[in-house]
Amino acid sequence: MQVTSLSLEAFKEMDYWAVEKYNLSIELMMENAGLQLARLIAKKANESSVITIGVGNGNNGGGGLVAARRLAAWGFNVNLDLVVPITKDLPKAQLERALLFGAKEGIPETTDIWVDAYLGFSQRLPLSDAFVKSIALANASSAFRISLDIPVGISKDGELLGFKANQVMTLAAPKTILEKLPNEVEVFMADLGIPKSVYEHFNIKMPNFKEHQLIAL
Ligand SMILES: NC(=O)C1=CN([C@@H]2O[C@H](COP(=O)(O)OP(=O)(O)OC[C@H]3O[C@@H](n4cnc5c(N)ncnc54)[C@H](O)[C@@H]3O)[C@@H](O)[C@H]2O)[C@@H](O)CC1
Ligand SMILES: [K+]
Repeated sequence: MQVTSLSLEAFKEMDYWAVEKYNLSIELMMENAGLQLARLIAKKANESSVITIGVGNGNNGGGGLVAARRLAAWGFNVNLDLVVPITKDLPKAQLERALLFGAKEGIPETTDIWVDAYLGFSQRLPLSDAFVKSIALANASSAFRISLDIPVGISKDGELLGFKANQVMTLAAPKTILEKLPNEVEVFMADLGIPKSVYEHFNIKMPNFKEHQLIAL
């Protein structure tokens, strides 16, 4: 029988399989993730919106940095909260590109849309102090809050112990942990470009990405 959502472990396995079997680079999928995230953010924004994207040193941060670059390219005011030094090759390259495109380093005085690309599925709890401090600022602000993939600081039971997301844009497939989120949190799913055969192999129904690449759950 087909399953309707995946555990984070099963999703990592599916992702790994797609990368290996179809020679899909992480960078390619990160571009897809970042573009859909930028589209979701742009829907909430207007010309004068101040956008802050929180970034950690991993591929979740890398996706956020792609979104930052795309939004900056469209003319939005984009700021980067770099909580930790960005040292890994791919996120570092994405950071350099985002800065070249006009994204600015630092948390501005006021933010209208705050994006959590701090940490994704490799996060471990408890969070380090630097993350806790940034997340507290985000939660205390009046900004609309959007998480990439899974909210940073989510408990195994779907409790938002960290970033209090209003929206979550998860990647490629529904995740079981997100079913436990409070009802008021809107969840979207974005196409990473993983083929149908991978979904079939993992016994999960492929979302209707043929029609839309960004789907509200
Ligand atoms: N195919 C893929 O794997 C893709 C993954 N993407 C994104 O990549 C994410 C996973 O990326 P990564 O595995 O690089 O990891 P994350 O970006 O989730 O985390 C980065 C690193 O942070 C560190 N960390 C974990 N817990 C911490 C804590 N409590 N305090 C401080 N540092 C901590 C770990 O060293 C971890 O490797 C996904 O959630 C998704 O958003 C997308 O960018 C596109 C493609
Ligand atoms: K996140």
